[in-house]
Amino acid sequence: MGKKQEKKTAKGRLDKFYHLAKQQGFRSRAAFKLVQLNKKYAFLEKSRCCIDLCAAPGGWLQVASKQMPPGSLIVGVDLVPIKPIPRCITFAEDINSYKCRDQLRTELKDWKADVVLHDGAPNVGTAWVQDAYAQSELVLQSLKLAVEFLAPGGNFVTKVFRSKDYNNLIWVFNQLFRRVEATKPPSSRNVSAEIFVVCQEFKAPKRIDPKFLDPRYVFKDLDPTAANKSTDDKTQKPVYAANAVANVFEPEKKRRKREGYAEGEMLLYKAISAKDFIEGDNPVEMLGTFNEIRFRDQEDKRFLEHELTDENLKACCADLKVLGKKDFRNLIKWRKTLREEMGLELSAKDQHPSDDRDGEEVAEVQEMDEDEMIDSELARLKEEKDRRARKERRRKNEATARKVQKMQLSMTTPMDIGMEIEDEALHGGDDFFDLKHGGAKGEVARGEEPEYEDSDDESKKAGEGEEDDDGEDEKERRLRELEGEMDGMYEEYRQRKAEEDAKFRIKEARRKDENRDEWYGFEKKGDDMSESEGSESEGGYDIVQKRKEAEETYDTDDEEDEEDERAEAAERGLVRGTKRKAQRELDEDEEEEVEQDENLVNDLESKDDKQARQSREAAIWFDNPLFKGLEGLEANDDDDDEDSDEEEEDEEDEDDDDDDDDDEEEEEESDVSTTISAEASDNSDDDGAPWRFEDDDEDVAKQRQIQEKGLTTAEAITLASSLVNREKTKEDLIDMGFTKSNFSYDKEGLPKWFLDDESQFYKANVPITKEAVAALRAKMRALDARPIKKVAEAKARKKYKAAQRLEKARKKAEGVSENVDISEREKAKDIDRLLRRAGKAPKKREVQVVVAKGKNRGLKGRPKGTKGRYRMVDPRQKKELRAMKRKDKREGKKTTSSTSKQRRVPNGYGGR
Ligand SMILES: C[S@@+](CC[C@H](N)C(=O)[O-])C[C@H]1O[C@@H](n2cnc3c(N)ncnc32)[C@H](O)[C@@H]1O
Repeated sequence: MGKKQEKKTAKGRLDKFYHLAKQQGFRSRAAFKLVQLNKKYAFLEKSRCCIDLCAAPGGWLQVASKQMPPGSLIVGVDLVPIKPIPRCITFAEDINSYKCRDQLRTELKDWKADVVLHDGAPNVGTAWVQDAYAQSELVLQSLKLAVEFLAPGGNFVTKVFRSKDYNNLIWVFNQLFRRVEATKPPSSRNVSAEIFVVCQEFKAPKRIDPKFLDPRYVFKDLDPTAANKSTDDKTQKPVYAANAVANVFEPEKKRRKREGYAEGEMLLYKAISAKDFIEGDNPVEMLGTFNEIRFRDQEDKRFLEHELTDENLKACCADLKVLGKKDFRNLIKWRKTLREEMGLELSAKDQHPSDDRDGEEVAEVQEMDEDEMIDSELARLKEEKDRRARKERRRKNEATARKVQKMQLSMTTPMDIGMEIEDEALHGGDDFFDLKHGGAKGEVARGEEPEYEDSDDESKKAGEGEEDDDGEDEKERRLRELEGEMDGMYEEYRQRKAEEDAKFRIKEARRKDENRDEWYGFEKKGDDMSESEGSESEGGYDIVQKRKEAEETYDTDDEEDEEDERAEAAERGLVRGTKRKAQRELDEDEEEEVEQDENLVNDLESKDDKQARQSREAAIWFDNPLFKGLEGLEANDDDDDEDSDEEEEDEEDEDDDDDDDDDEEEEEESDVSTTISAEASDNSDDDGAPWRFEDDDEDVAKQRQIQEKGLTTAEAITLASSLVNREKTKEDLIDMGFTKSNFSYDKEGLPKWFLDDESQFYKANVPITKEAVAALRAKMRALDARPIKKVAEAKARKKYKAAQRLEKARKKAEGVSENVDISEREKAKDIDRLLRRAGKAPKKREVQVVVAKGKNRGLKGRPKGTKGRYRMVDPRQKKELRAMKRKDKREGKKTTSSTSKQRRVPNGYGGR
């Protein structure tokens, strides 16, 4: 059973030898078979010339090349080309061909082979469908080549399959070799029918009877013409494959006949005439053995006219190998009916076809062919994937349940669980905190009792759906409490994170850095309109909105009121940057009041309010200068014409910077004069809207920066390259800039944790290409690769000193050459010595290091036992010193303080 399982799956085939082969770099697991055979018979070490027949992919060649003595001749041949292997000669040829023989002769020249290896398997269909006869023929062919090329006393190693031919082959081997042994190395799978025969000590007879090597004689017991069926000698009855019955009763299983192929079965495809099938005995065996029931002869064709012979039945007859149990049953029924009509007697087997099974040994499940293996492997993988997905789903569900439970017990903050509760408002539904529904929907959805359920119930009782004022207050209070709690928990969470996580601290610091984070949008320096108080991350859009609201007059009273309010706010106008900060502090109290008043209840705006707000928003959207040129929109508004003129002017300005003076006038007229700079955001920028609408000055400054430093982010590079490559136009980029993230929604009253979360994800997704990232990386690497200043200085110093030495040597050499007292030879010698010395850097004088402890502590003068230069060092380690410095710094002490001065040692260790 275990074996069956192993055979069935492809995994079972990937045994330890497969993995070992991979590990050791062998091209096939077959390599281990030769290793083990050689271990037992040791034929490779004493061989100088080897022929490997059917050698691809080359596992045996690799082993031979390793085990045979250096300088050996190793020749491999196969139908398929073999990738080169060191010390081996290979070529592609059929071993049955004369060409192969000739090529072998050419390669071997006058050498004789000490060993001939043969591990061939005929390539019939897939590798698992073995044609035993062809295999035996291949073995005989390899033997033929072996006897031609083997030296006397040589060895022949071949693979044979257990079949009827096996004994005949062994007999032939015994005629030609002194010792013949069949063995199965451990690496050969038990389920495989292969056996290896090691034939030793070739007799090298002067004359070999050609019949020994002729398959017709060697395998003469077989009748190759018996294609469809063989006949039992005694009974003269046809003999069918042993597993034919099982094929019919369990067609889904692949079967194998243990003793090899049925005698005479040479063809894989066998057909039987309809007449033979109907009139013959053993219908079950016939169905299991043949591939097709044919209707070719006149006699067969008359069965086609029978009413039972419908299209389905004909299709079944056309291919018996694909039929299922039911089809076989139909065919047997069909046959039975025809036989009855023909008046043929029913045989016992016809009556009880399944009885056959009892006597028959159901053969073992056959090894799967490659397709089946792939199918089963795919099925297994799919099943595994499904199982994993199920497991993952279950795990997630459990985790969510746990988190929700924790949340209920106030054990966690909403940030911890990533706020998984869906806000229906995002989908056009009512808000999550919509009070009209009497509680947080998340809670309702979870089937929990809302916190203020009691008051709800009371109100229901009191007024049948009417909202009770007290109840309402109570609800608000509870809601505020809840929010307060949430905010508190969020603060705690942030503190905890800040303590634990250095990265978080850095992020926070960056967030607080207003210069980086602020998004000013359309804002212009010195603009009258300012941000509304307290809304820290309010963008340009808000400002434009406010400006518009202030400008436009709406008919409704509400609008007028609102306008007044806004005008007031405008009067309190703030300026950006530091001013805003100061103002924020001033307005803190006011803010608090506003917060108190405008809680989440402001959601309950009337329908009219809502419509008015929406139309205002639409008006503002279309008020954008970009839309000014569009037909249909212009007609509505006279001012638009002006604006569009301005816009045109602006565009012209962009093209031509000369007309600055004219522009100034225009700028004064226009409230907001902006150029839209398609500048990519800094990745690390938490709040940063990637598309900024900047002042001209800033834009120019940015452009200068880009010119000086190049594009510094992957987004910028991507956008720039898409512009340069004309994949996108400037207008496309501007269009891309209008994303939902440009809209600053109403943030008032929204909790901090929500805003923090939004700041991370509410931003445009600017495309980045791989190339851009690669370019940026390359740039950084180039920067990285540049030597630091100190190294460059040291190198320059070295060069300078070398030049100085050379100069000195040159001067000395001149002196030597002018000296008339010494011979030319001596001069040459001296100059040579001088130049050699100049080329080398002078040896550094060694400095002895003396640790200032024990008797050397506080010692003045030379310590005992030291000669030459010495350096007294502090006993403390460098690390320790640095740690102390760090500590001092943390505590605010200066390293130059008296204490640290004592400890400090110049250049790390005090030198003398
Ligand atoms: C099991 S593989 C040999 C594996 C090889 N010993 C190794 O270690 O890598 C069998 C090889 O026999 C080759 N073969 C089959 N019939 C052949 C023929 N008539 N002539 C040459 N090679 C043949 C196939 O191409 C196949 O590569």
